[in-house]
Amino acid sequence: MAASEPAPLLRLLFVLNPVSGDINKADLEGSIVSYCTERGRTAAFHHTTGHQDLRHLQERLQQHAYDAVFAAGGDGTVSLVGEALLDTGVPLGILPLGSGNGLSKDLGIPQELPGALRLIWEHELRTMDTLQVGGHFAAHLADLGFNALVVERFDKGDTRGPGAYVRIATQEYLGYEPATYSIETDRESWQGPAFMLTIANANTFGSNVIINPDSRIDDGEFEICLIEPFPGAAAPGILYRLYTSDFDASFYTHRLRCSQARITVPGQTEALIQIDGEPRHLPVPVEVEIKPRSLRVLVPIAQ
Ligand SMILES: Nc1ncnc2c1ncn2[C@@H]1O[C@H](COP(=O)(O)OP(=O)(O)OP(=O)(O)O)[C@@H](O)[C@H]1O
Repeated sequence: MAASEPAPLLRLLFVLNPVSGDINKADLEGSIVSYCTERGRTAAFHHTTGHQDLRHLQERLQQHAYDAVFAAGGDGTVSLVGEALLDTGVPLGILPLGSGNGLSKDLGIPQELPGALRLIWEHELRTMDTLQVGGHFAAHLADLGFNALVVERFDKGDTRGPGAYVRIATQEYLGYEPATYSIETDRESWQGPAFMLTIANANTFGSNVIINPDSRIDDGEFEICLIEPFPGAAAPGILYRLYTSDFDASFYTHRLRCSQARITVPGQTEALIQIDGEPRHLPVPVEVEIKPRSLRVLVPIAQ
């Protein structure tokens, strides 16, 4: 155990999303209970329903004390638990069981269940920044533009998993019309059309696209990562750079680093934004601000 954590985490709550990632979780509770019992921990379970999940989880956390709460699902479930634990000091653990699992990858959490469960008794505690985007909590990434549109179509569809995402993205790409954005940050202004605009607390999408390389999740700042409209012939080069940690090298990409921003979409009163994988229609301008070091997370011990 890390020196920063004097008491072992004994009372654990696991927030389980039964539908995330199209993964069968029939044996999951049994495995978790055996793991915890063997190591002197108690495991309680809370199942999400897709309705009023934040309120129900907050009520449970008011009624019972836990030493850590694990999100067993994808980025939406991680975000739900993160929001419920915001500023409480109770750490968030992650069992990556979604289709993308972006935040868990950024935090170096093992992607397979036994490795992730080891964090119950072998971990370091890290305190990360979170974001408020249009008044909504965000732990990982939010965006406007192309990806937000694909995420919304994906959300409305009845197939989950990475294959469905790629199929929808391919369909939408051909007819996509980029919008124009106007951004005021605490440091600079930017205006112009963008294919997509990612508000990044972290580095990497669940798809392994590295939208925001070389930035830290606890630096008190976030980045707005812009991909400007590009000709079809430039797409393979941009895609290559997005997978090789080389975002800034393209002629069509640009990043703004800041701690506060206001995003306007001229001519529009609302904008489609995906926040931690969940599509939302929010009024514009959209105010974004960093909440420095507001969430504790369990991560593997640094080698
Ligand atoms: N019991 C349930 N039935 C239907 N939907 C649910 C249920 N529980 C949660 N949800 C919905 O699941 C979504 C969150 O899914 P989550 O992000 O955890 O998994 P995912 O989408 O498969 O993975 P990822 O975000 O990593 O791609 C939310 O929209 C939430 O409302």
